[in-house]
Amino acid sequence: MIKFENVSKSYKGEKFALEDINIDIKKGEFVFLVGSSGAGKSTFIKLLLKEESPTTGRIIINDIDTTELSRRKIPKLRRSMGVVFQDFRLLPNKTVYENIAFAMEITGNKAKDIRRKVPTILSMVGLSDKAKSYPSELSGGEQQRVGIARAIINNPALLIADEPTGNLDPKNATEIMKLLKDINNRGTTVLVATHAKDQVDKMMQRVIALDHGKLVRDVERGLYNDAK
Ligand SMILES: Nc1ncnc2c1ncn2[C@@H]1O[C@H](COP(=O)(O)OP(=O)(O)OP(=O)(O)O)[C@@H](O)[C@H]1O
Repeated sequence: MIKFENVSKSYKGEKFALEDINIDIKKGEFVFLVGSSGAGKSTFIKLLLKEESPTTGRIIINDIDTTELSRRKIPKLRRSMGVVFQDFRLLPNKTVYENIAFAMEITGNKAKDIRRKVPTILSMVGLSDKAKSYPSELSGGEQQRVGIARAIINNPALLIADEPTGNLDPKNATEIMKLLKDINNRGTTVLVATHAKDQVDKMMQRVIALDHGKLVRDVERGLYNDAK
């Protein structure tokens, strides 16, 4: 589903943010992308979303070479992915229900489908009783649940979470990771970029580690650091 072939990225001719990355992520996988600050995780995600293009190499998503993709096809590519952010990025003047409905409205869904689907997703993320609340009335963990609901409402093939537990305490972080794994168990491919060592170690999923732009480790059922 995602293939990086000899992908390198350098910004404005500086040293590599990513260097000669080769990765193959299959449909239905759950993958942690780990590495310290500046290792290249955000660059990796920007390349996936085609917010940046590789300096060299090819990125293939669902059999489409996105390096060759014309500008007008980028929105369709982005609709195949849902994104969850560390800082939630909810609309403060909309309720929980409206935040999620809005993601369906802007992609042209019918009102009838929105009315049917939003409550289902709210129940899946455990927020049925908060539909009428505003983001400022929610805990961090609840806000991130809304962020996840919004990211999956249009059934993306790939869910990308960029440091999704960075603003949460350990208990809420664990709950959010569980929810991401539930979503993965229903068939969505999930990529989680994170520093959260404890969470990664608990989950025992595939770990891809970057260090100074290089892929230094790619293990099935791995830990945040090398097991010694
Ligand atoms: N727009 C940019 N222009 C120039 N250099 C950049 C740009 N974005 C990132 N870089 C550089 O690329 C390298 C990788 O950065 P990146 O943001 O991908 O790391 P990261 O692993 O996501 O770090 P963090 O966890 O802090 O977000 C860093 O050296 C960074 O300074």
